[in-house]
Amino acid sequence: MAPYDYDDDDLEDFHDDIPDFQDEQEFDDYLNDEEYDLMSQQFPQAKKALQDYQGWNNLAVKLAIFDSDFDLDQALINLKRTYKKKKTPAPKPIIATPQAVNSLSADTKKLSITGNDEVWFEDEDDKIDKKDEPVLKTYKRTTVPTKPRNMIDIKKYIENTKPHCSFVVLGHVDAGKSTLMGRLLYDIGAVDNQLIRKLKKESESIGKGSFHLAWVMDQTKEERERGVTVSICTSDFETDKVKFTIVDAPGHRDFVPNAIQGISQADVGVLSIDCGTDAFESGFNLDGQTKEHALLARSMGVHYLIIVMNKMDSVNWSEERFQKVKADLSVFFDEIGFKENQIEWVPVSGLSGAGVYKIPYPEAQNWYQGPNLVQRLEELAEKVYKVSSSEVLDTPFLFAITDVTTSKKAGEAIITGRVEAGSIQPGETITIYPSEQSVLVDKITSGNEDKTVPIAIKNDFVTLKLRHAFPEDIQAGDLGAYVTIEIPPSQNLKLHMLTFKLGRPILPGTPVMLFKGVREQPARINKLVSLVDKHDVEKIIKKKVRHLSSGQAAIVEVELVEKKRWIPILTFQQNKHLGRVILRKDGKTIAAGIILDSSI
Ligand SMILES: Nc1nc2c(ncn2[C@@H]2O[C@H](COP(=O)(O)OP(=O)(O)OP(=O)(O)O)[C@@H](O)[C@H]2O)c(=O)[nH]1
Repeated sequence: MAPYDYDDDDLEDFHDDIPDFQDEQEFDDYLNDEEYDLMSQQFPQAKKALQDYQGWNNLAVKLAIFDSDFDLDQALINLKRTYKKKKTPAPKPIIATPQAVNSLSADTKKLSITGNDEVWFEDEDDKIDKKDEPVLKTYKRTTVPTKPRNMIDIKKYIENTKPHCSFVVLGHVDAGKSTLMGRLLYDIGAVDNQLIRKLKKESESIGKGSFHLAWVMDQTKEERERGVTVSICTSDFETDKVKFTIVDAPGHRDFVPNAIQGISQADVGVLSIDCGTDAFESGFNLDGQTKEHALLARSMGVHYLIIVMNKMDSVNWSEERFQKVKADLSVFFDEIGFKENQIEWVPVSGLSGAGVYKIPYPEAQNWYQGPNLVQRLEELAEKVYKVSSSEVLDTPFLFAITDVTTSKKAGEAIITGRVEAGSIQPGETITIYPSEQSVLVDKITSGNEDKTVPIAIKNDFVTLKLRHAFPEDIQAGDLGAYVTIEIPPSQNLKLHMLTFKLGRPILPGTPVMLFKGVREQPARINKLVSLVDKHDVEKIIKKKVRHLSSGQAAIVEVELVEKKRWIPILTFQQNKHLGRVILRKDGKTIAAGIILDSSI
């Protein structure tokens, strides 16, 4: 036998030296530090070289590099012998228009389902043709404030105005979110009977009578959209005590990017849990959206959660079931840092309406005497409003734009969004970033009927009609700011970042999608500066960081790779709501961060 001819037994012996790895993470953990560093250098190069080959996966590539003793050329020879060349050449890069960026996230959603490593290789970063990025037009910014047309005493206005609160409805697929919201809007009288009758007839005709309630939200959404692409849909309703806005991102509510957009505009989260037997377990224990939505809400600064213990009718209003689900969830909420006084629990049936607004609980439910869902919302709204309204006078106006409607009138733009700080009145001038155009606020409207209002204050959802504007240079995700505020362009951010459950470690150079409000931008984690305490940025745990794994807190430097249309960035210190970001990769949320510095 020639010295290098192995028979099958020999090969088996050879492979016995290293364990059988279940996945890439396990293999990464097996490597020592030196090997890990070598792998981090060679693996991306190998993937690039295998772009036109099919059938491989990350673990196979890493094993080949390892087996060839980190001789990359030899590993590639072996891999190219093993895997076939693709018939069609690698796809052309997608141009980085906003549409393309949207389609990137659509791709990544699909990818997480297929788990195809071949496609995974098309990192967000690789799809961007930098030459074709949209060019940002900038204007001369005025720094001289203009006076409101009718001076309003803001303090008095706040005292005499109903609190306003926005909330987002979250939860696993089929947790009953749409039915619940339909029921709420119906019972409160925010949808007319004619629409309900029409929807009932339609749903009965297809044998799904209960669906008419779920369709209420979709109907109002359709009405709101009116054929225009919008990033956020809102439905307003009011009770005797509070004005509410339900925020919802179009598209499927269960897709995380949509949930992120919705959460970014909300003061309170309403998390619907299907308490039906086994339903809770499938949505919670198996990494369902319940966990991810709660974690996102926590990371994005939502201060209060109402846990709607839904579908209680299906378990005959069993207290035991309620307590069991509550106990399981409480452990998790505690783990992710929600305090007990930030969470309220309400048993309901969205379908029958018991516990939602005006329909009382049935006899079987005699163990919960607390407020119903709307009463709980009112209570929290008053708490949130007390804090936010006390800050109105101390901070200059900031406005997160969620939608832009073009107007036929020259120089007119209509922007919708949320007031993030301070207040605004007609007659005042503001700057729109990043185009730096100075525009005059002509009219403010709010609510489903676009009623004219004299002023908008922190946390209000309003539409501003602007004069002297260049609407073609305003986009959702832009920021309106009082004229004295200056927001310089920034592409490099320093984050205090907390990693979520990771499939693979984060290495320097990792391309990601950065979500900020309604915007998503391709970015790259350039530097892992240090490992720090989760609660204390100042407390450095380790200075030299090679990679980050699940559940770690770190200071990192992130570069936004789309250079020509920068997004306005404020630090966490400047605005606690706007200074937050979420990072996703391959359709999975990998980290949340607060912006420490935007001028590095
Ligand atoms: N027994 C019972 N069934 C309910 C209740 N609420 C909703 N359902 C049923 O649960 C299913 C899902 O309800 P949806 O309201 O569509 O759930 P969803 O969370 O909005 O689902 P997506 O729109 O897919 O995200 C439907 O068949 C509803 O009729 C409830 O309170 N009790």
